Amino acid sequence: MFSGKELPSSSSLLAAYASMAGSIMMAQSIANQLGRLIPRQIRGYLLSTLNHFFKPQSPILTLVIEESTGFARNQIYDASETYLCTKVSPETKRLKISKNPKGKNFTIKLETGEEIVDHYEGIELKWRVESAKADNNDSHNPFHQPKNVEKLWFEISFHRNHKETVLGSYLPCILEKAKSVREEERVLKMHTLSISQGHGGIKWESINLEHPASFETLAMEPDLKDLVIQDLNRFVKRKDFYKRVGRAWKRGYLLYGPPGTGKSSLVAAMANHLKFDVYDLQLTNIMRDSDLRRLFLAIGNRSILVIEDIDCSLDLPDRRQVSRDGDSPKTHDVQLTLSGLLNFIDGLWSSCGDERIIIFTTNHKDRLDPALLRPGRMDMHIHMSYCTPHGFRVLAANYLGITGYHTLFGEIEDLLKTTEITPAQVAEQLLKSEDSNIALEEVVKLLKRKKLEGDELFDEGVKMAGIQEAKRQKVEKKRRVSVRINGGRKTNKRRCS
Ligand SMILES: Nc1ncnc2c1ncn2[C@@H]1O[C@H](COP(=O)(O)OP(=O)(O)OP(=O)(O)O)[C@@H](O)[C@H]1O
Ligand SMILES: [Mg+2]
Repeated sequence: MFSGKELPSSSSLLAAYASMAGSIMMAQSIANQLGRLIPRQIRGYLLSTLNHFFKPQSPILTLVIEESTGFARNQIYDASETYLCTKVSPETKRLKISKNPKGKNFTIKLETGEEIVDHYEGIELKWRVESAKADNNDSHNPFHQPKNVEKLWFEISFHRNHKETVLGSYLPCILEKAKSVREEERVLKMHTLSISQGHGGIKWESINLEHPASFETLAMEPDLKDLVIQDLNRFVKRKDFYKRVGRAWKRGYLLYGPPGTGKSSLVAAMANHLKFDVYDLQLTNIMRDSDLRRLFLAIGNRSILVIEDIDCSLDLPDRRQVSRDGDSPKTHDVQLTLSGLLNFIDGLWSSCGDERIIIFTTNHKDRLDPALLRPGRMDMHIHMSYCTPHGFRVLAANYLGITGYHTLFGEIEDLLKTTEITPAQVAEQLLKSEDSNIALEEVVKLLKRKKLEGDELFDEGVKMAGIQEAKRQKVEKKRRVSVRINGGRKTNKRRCS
């Protein structure tokens, strides 16, 4: 319709537009009339708009992803940056490398001009990194940014037929992938309580959590270990499920067992597995429900709240400070109640956040308040027990690198079947030498000593039980004699009467 590179006039474009509606004559006349009536600027605008419609279309569509959208960062830009790091190819010529002092890995970024070809569901997508010095001389610049700021953006080009797939599933997939990469690289935090006088009292303080415990290094029965891992994996996947059934997205675990059986190590392994921060709540430092409420509300999502040694720290009713005012005893506001704690755990707090795990640990499950053990309160009770032959194999692999068999294994495993020894005690022996023969000999020695002590204790117990029984029998004999004597008297009395 338009010849050569000559720009069509507004009237001819309007004519073309009207001709599509069916009447060239009419269009011509409308165009001529409008050409006279419409001011120049509006004609220019109409011209460029119509020009756009009549230009032959390129089959390639390019999406431009700018670094920021005004004040806010562009989420898809940040996600693309992270995603592209995983797509660096041997053809890539220039990369920017950096490292955060607290980060674990290098951060890799593509340099301006670099191109990456990605494939998604059979679609070829060409990524390109672009940059330009922003021209901020513009008096209309609302942000008053400094001059010569470098503007960065990504361009993704692909066949326009795939627009729906790219917008509907490729870009969301990039957001997801970037989230998981960031989670992977995230440095976990351990939050503990710090008491600052005069500054609102007690608050959370964090340090990096660098506990190396993992499920692989934990000495635990394999079935129980698998059960815990599956439970955690199921929990983090079930956001929609929890919403559907109207439950807060939280899960409670009670870890119980003797000291040194790995309860704290299991908490660290769970945190490392899920990449969740840990909040270590020492209840002994908290006096009021109001403090507890404030601290609970400051806990982030995707976190593990740990209350260690709950049997020792939860002697709650004793926290009431009772003073005498004249003759009438008064209870101060200084109190933390069990119901307060349970209300937060079960109640509204748990629905204020997402993906929360609560773990109680105790050496004495039998001493816990039944309210804490009520069904549904702690979802899973995990018993951390003395070292088993399987647990010992895990420790031997961790500490000595023995993955196969060792001649001392048979003796150690036989002794373990009849001796109570914690994984912590075994680990202590294994640390004594780098020479596996010496280290394992140490384990044997300790086990034999423990067994002997156990046997002696058992004998002592039997002896004590024997003495007790002898005493009991003696008392019983006396009682029978006395009953006989008394009975005799009674009989006599009765006879007399
Ligand atoms: N099951 C285990 N697997 C691997 N290592 C363990 C295990 N149990 C204990 N250990 C080792 O012993 C050390 C102490 O264990 P941990 O602190 O986890 O025990 P705990 O059950 O929390 O004890 P406590 O009841 O005294 O708090 C750990 O640092 C770890 O090296
Ligand atoms: Mg512990």
